[in-house]
Amino acid sequence: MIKVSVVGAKGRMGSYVVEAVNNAADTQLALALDAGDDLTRIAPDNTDVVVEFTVPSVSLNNVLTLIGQGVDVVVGTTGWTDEKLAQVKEAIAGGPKPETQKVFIAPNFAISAVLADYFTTKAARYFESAEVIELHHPTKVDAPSGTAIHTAHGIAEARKAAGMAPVPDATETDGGSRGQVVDGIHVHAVRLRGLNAHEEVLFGNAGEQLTIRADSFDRTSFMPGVLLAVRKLATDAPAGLTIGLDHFLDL
Ligand SMILES: NC(=O)C1=CN([C@@H]2O[C@H](COP(=O)(O)OP(=O)(O)OC[C@H]3O[C@@H](n4cnc5c(N)ncnc54)[C@H](O)[C@@H]3O)[C@@H](O)[C@H]2O)C=CC1
Ligand SMILES: O=C(O)C1=N[C@H](C(=O)O)C[C@H](O)C1
Repeated sequence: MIKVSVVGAKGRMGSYVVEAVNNAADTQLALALDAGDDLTRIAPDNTDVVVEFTVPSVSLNNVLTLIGQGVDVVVGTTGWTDEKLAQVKEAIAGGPKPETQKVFIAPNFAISAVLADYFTTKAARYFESAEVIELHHPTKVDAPSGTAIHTAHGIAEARKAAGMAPVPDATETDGGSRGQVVDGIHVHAVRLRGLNAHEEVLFGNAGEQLTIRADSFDRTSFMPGVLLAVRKLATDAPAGLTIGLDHFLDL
């Protein structure tokens, strides 16, 4: 049995994780903690893997604390920047188990979103124009979504590797309607009651368009990915920091 503790256990995602861990045959719930709880209660003697779904403003501190506790961590919270990731790597190197510590961060655990991202990186070099639209429930605190930022970076990287020019755009006046520019790619965020988590990547050439869309209609869509990550960390995932569920899929 893999002993799993959940941080952010009372949240929308955390409560689904608690249920998924309770229902899986090979996992058992250790501690379910939320805001105000002492994370140092989580330790190797009671926990094999921690799952962290909280809010971007606290996630880094939680992860640093858990590394200090010597437990492996699966993180679904968004808001990660290069600077924050560098702090995680530093903490692993200076932590209690620098050779074996595992931290896994995924912007999205839904297979539809991971595959959409994968197909997007394959398509990116064939199209002159690319824009990302993410659409979410109105209770989401961050915009654009972590997934959309990850997608935009993937598109930019593929375009750079192919030696492509910047996306064409003659806009001279912009009151914010062109979205946030992430690595040269425009990202638009919609917040609408009734939505859960959705993303569309629009690619364009003269006379043609490709749209890649992923829809998570329900939070159950994230649970197989979360459990896969937990199982990988408990077995053969590499030590150190790994980012993206694609690393655990045979793509
Ligand atoms: N990677 C993925 O596949 C997915 C990622 N997310 C991300 O997960 C995060 C959480 O999303 P939701 O569950 O919808 O948010 P939520 O607001 O429903 O839940 C957050 C929970 O964290 C708790 N919390 C706040 N501060 C804390 C602290 N210092 N220590 C422990 N717990 C604390 C809150 O009390 C709350 O229960 C967001 O960043 C969201 O973007 C959401 C869905 C899927
Ligand atoms: O807050 C959410 O709901 C989601 N957050 C993640 C993100 O910001 O990309 C993943 C998914 O889109 C749902």
